[in-house]
Amino acid sequence: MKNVRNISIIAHIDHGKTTLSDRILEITGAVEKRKMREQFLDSMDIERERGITIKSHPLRVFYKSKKNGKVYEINIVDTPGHVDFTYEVDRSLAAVEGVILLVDASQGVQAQTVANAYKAIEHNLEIIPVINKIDLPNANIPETELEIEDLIGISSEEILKVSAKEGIGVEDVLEAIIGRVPSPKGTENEKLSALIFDAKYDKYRGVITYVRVFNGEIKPGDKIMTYSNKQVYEVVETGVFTPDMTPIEKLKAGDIGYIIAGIKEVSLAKIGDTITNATDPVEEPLPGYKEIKPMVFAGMYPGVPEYYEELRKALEKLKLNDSSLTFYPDHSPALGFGFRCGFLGLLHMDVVRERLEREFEMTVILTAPNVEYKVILKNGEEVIVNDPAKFPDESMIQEVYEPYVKLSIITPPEYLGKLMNLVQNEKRGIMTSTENAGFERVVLNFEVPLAEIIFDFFDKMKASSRGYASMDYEMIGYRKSELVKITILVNKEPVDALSIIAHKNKAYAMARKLVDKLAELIPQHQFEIPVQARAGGRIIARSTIKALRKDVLAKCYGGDVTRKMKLLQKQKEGKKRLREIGSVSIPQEAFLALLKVGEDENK
Ligand SMILES: Nc1nc2c(ncn2[C@@H]2O[C@H](COP(=O)(O)OP(=O)(O)OP(=O)(O)O)[C@@H](O)[C@H]2O)c(=O)[nH]1
Repeated sequence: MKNVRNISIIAHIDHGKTTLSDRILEITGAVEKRKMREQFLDSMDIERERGITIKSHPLRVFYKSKKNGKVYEINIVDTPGHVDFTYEVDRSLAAVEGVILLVDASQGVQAQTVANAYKAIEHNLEIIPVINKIDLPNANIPETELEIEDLIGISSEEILKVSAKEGIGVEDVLEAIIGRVPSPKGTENEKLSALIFDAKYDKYRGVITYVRVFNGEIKPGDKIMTYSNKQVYEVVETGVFTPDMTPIEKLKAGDIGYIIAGIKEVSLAKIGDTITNATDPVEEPLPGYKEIKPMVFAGMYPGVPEYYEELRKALEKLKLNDSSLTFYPDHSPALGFGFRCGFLGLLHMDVVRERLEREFEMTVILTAPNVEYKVILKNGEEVIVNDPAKFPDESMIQEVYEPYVKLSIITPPEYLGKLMNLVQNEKRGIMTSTENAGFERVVLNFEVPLAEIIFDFFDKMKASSRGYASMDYEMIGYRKSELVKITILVNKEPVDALSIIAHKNKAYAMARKLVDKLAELIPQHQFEIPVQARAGGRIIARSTIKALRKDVLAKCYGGDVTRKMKLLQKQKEGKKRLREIGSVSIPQEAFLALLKVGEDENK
């Protein structure tokens, strides 16, 4: 095991992780240059198009050290690049002994560089700092060095400088991995314990579990057990990533590879869980396992009621490969039968929606996303509410709690004022501390309600800092808050799917914007339609949609019949996309009006 090294590459988004991994594959001869793209990145289209890593792509390469002539096995575990998936970064780091901390020379240290570096420190990992993109004309190596020194207290001689794109300095990175990262501990003689750091569903083979073996060994035929839920399986195949999945006889302590064991869906192979031997299990699982909880919720409805079953099947299929997606059947008087879905964040929600469209050809109505509230009722009962429509009546409520996050923003000092204004005055945040981070950089730490940052915060932060600031956040728990439910009435009828929860101080402004936006989005009818917002039993805002004067058919007066028929047919089709609420047709986009209110503010 002396000749094995397990590492992960951590970086802020776009600092070059994938490019560096590609280059390492090339140098070690694992993949021919020509074939690289399609071979290595066999990931979802969405990942590639958006340039974000969601699932990990582990690699195993062999490299012959120029220093001692020995051949080393290096396993590289990739990490997701978006805050929605930070838990998975944690699990990847738990699988390795060292990290490459990659920093873009033209961007310097960014929020996720800091967050990831701290995570690596927490996991007690050897950190190899690497400055990337030194070929860029605007690369600023000395400043970036200072920032890194400041961040992890490492001297500049230990910082490598590379261009992953041009292949400059990449061998030095491999030598540094061999020289500085410790080889894995653990032994084959102890009981099996392996950490699940990712899992993928394959149509033909079931769940493929990505593991790091800490102790013992595992081979086809073994009976294994997943620790958290005590499920037992028989191993069918064990293998490694070369980067293609390649079967090998067994995985042993220190190895990173995959296991296929007839597991039916990924929610059974939980990320962070321990795999052990079913007949001779370990007493204690590997540390740090957490159930992943969704943070953002929204209603999802089939555009047409007949598609309910199809939508259920599609969601079930997606769940096979996405354990962090949750859903349960729900009914809305306004939108009919559908589902209440839970997501890790807005990006995750978007990915799910897009996959439903692409892979299942389903267009769905999604209601505005919201967080999960804790409500203490006057009778002492505690209820968890993730659907504003089901928020208890104000007269029954004693106290309401909402989730808070610790938000860190890194910015050049000139944008400090604007950013503080944004978080404190617009987003109900409280600043807890500021720190200098190397050269011309300030870290601002806040405590902010999660609900305030899920919609449009990222764009606003970018707009307030000309794109220079970057952010990271993590949940810190629930805080008491003054929240009210706003109910929207269209033509005097409450439309449950348009309800929102707002902070007391923002309720009026929010209600105003919402009714105005809805009045714009709902088409005129033959009669006047009031759009009202109600909170605490009172109407707090109103907008009116004027009556339509002309009859559609009037235009065709005297015209031929087929033209009239065509027009009626068209109207009928158009209506499919509208929801009838009482006597009013509401277009699908109105259900996302709240998001639109946010977008408009950005303009
Ligand atoms: N000029 C230059 N560009 C680079 C270099 N390394 C990466 N890039 C470019 O930077 C961009 C982002 O690189 P990726 O490798 O996709 O970044 P990543 O860190 O994997 O991104 P995420 O997976 O989204 O976190 C791409 O357009 C690369 O071509 C480099 O050394 N020099």
